Amino acid sequence: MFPLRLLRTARRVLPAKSLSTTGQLTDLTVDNEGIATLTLQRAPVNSLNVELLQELTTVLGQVEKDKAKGLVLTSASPSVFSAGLDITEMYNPNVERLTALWTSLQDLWATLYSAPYPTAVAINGHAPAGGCMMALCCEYRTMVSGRYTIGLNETAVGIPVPEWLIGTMCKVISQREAEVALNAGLMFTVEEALKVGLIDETATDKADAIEKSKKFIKRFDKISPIAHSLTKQRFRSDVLQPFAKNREADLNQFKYVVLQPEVQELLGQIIQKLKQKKAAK
Ligand SMILES: CCCCCCCC/C=C\C=C\CC(=O)SCCNC(=O)CCNC(=O)[C@H](O)C(C)(C)COP(=O)(O)OP(=O)(O)OC[C@H]1O[C@@H](n2cnc3c(N)ncnc32)[C@H](O)[C@@H]1OP(=O)(O)O
Repeated sequence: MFPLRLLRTARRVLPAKSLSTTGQLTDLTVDNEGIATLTLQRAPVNSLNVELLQELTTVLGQVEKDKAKGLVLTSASPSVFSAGLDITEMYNPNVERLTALWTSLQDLWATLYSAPYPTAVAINGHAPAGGCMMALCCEYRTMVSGRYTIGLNETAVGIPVPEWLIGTMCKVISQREAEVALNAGLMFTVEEALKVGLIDETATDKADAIEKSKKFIKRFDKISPIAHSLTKQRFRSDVLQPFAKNREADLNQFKYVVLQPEVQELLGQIIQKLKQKKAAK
């Protein structure tokens, strides 16, 4: 039996106003064709803290409930899509909050990766770690050209990449390219990302990236929602199913790793470096 949420029978085209909401950390608008645009707006760099992760998952649930035609994910920052997990949440953490951080990240990944509607991302700036993770969950990636980078640099911040995220990356780029990049925490320039297939196309600016993302969503106008969502599910189930079985172990490993003194030291150094960089600007 397929989970009920995959049996997506119809798309509704509602007037823009009926679906739009503005949370504190995100903004959701729906255009006249029923395409939802979800904008991250946690200044300055959309780092993912517990509240932003939870709000994103809630809004994705609303997009599904309201049967939007599809989703475009983007950011309100002029140069950063998302800086990934909020590093300050992992440094000298309160263990309850650390648990909530990881559980909320797991929820967001599972919800976005298994979204029954078409998803695209307009990456309008840097997308390290958790930023890259959100982009990888989408079915189509457009990135604004410029001196931005994208990639899973977790090992560079002391965090081993979990199997579900390796699986997500290997669905997009070759296993060889993924292994080389993830083992060393390498980031890709926009040109490199295009070359390895990490992004599907480049855009001149955010408006162009959103337009290209919407063009992708419109490809599904004549495709049955059930045919789309079940086919997507079949492509992704080999990553989703083991994840669902191993959530608890994944959480325990994350907490164990983050609380290691050497990882705490590394996170402290990264926070210091970011502060020094800011001061030198
Ligand atoms: C098997 C067990 C499980 C293991 C777990 C596996 C995990 C897998 C899944 C996801 C994992 C995610 C892990 C992460 O996401 S870790 C986060 C990694 N992120 C980074 O390394 C990015 C760090 N930031 C940057 O490189 C830059 O800030 C950049 C995004 C390129 C933007 O540069 P710029 O525009 O020049 O802005 P500033 O650097 O000046 O930063 C502005 C302020 O924002 C603060 N900042 C930046 N990044 C973060 C962050 N990630 N968290 C919190 N805060 C951040 C920075 O300190 C500045 O703050 P302030 O204005 O107060 O000085």
